[in-house]
Amino acid sequence: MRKEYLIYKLSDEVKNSCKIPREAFTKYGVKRGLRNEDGTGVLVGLTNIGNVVGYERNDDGSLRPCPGRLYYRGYELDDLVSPLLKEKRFGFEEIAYLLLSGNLPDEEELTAFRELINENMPLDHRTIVHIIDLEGSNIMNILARCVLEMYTFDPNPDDISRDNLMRQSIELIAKFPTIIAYAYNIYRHSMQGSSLNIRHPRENMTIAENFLYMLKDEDFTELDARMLDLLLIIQAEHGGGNNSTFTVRVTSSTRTDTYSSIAAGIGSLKGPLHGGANIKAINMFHHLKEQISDWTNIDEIDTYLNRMLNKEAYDKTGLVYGIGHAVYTMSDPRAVELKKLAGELAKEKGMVKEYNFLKLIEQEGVKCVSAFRKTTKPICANLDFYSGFIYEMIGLPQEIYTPIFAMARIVGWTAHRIEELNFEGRRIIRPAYKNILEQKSYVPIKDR
Ligand SMILES: CC(=O)SCCNC(=O)CCNC(=O)[C@H](O)C(C)(C)COP(=O)(O)OP(=O)(O)OC[C@H]1O[C@@H](n2cnc3c(N)ncnc32)[C@H](O)[C@@H]1OP(=O)(O)O
Ligand SMILES: O=C([O-])CC(=O)C(=O)O
Repeated sequence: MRKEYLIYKLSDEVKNSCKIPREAFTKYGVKRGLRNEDGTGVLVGLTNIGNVVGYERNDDGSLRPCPGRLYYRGYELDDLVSPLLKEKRFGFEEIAYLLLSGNLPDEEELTAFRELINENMPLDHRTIVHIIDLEGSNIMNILARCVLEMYTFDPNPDDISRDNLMRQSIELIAKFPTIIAYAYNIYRHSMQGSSLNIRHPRENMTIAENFLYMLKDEDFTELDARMLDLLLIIQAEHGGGNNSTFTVRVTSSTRTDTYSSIAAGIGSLKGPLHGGANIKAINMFHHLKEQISDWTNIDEIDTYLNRMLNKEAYDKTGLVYGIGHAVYTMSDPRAVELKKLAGELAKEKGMVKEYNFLKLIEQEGVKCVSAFRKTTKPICANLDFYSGFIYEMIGLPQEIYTPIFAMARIVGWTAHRIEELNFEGRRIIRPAYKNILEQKSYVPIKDR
């Protein structure tokens, strides 16, 4: 039998063996996607880290949509971001300290923490050589491979004591920007023939500045760096239930090593329904810019969005990227923040026409997806809707949009890993699947 035919045949058989009737989920009371009937997530854990609020409950238990709110260790996101914006200050390290420890640092603690991060930014020489050797154009994939390799260079990789977990967490937070910047520059060198620059991180720079410096030398402004810093803060944490953090918690609950668990989280975030949506959303925007002749014509926009929902246009998946969320209903507070930032930056960068078009896509996207789904539950733009547009305005290449999300979310992942391994009464996470296939009698190979 030819190999291609065998693969086709196996795949064809799977068409049947994968069939699980939709009604069976209701019949057996199975929470599809770990969701309750009303779409809310099944409660599977308790946390002291992030709090994602997308709805409130009425006395009768029904849902009441509300504007989205996000809290980091008890502090509302906007209360953390507003002073930084006002004071034109960098804050990602401060937020990382808060998320890891539970407390905002004082000045002395923050200075020491920044120094510790800076000390840990350079990569082991063997990792640099390894990135040069790694083939591939997907930086998330390269990031995951580098993380797995860090296990080899760690003198104590499997120790899950709290001190060791904290050391590993800080090293990962510090090294992600370096790995991503080097991996992209090497990719650009091999794919686009540009000169290869491996710039050593500088001691007196913040994570955002150092990342831009390693990526683009001096070719960035202070405003670009502060925008990136804010994006890192906004993407750093989102509770225990988002797919990548839950992946980190599930793997951590087996007491496996930090690198295995974080590599799994990277794999989850890469998916186009999760962090990978930021690349899909910016590509969708470029596609719409080309396909729609009048950027102010609502009918033309709606017609095209409906073609997308009918799987006739863009990537033919039926999705409008950057729209919808598992928890948020009326608004995603991060998208609200990013929309404001994007508007201000668009004025600076001469991109107001594009920004106005993007806002219209958001407005019509929400309307068209809601109508298509035929539900009354409000739907909103999510974090990934505006992030790519901001990255583009600060001159960042598309290939690193999801890796930058990982560079931010590594903070949340490590904080959750530490929590998962340190609460009293912790247990391996092990839900159940009901098997709905009838038992079969074995047939010897000669009789099949
Ligand atoms: C950082 C982040 O991860 S934010 C999310 C980034 N992802 C995206 O932007 C991708 C586009 N959005 C989506 O696919 C979804 O809204 C998700 C994955 C974010 C949330 O999914 P769910 O929690 O299942 O959404 P919800 O319960 O509100 O809606 C369910 C139905 O609406 C559809 N729907 C939801 N959002 C969209 C959308 N943007 N475009 C088209 N259909 C959509 C779902 O496919 C699903 O349809 P089905 O019942 O026929 O399978
Ligand atoms: O919470 C989610 O499902 C996805 C999300 O927005 C995030 O991880 O930031």
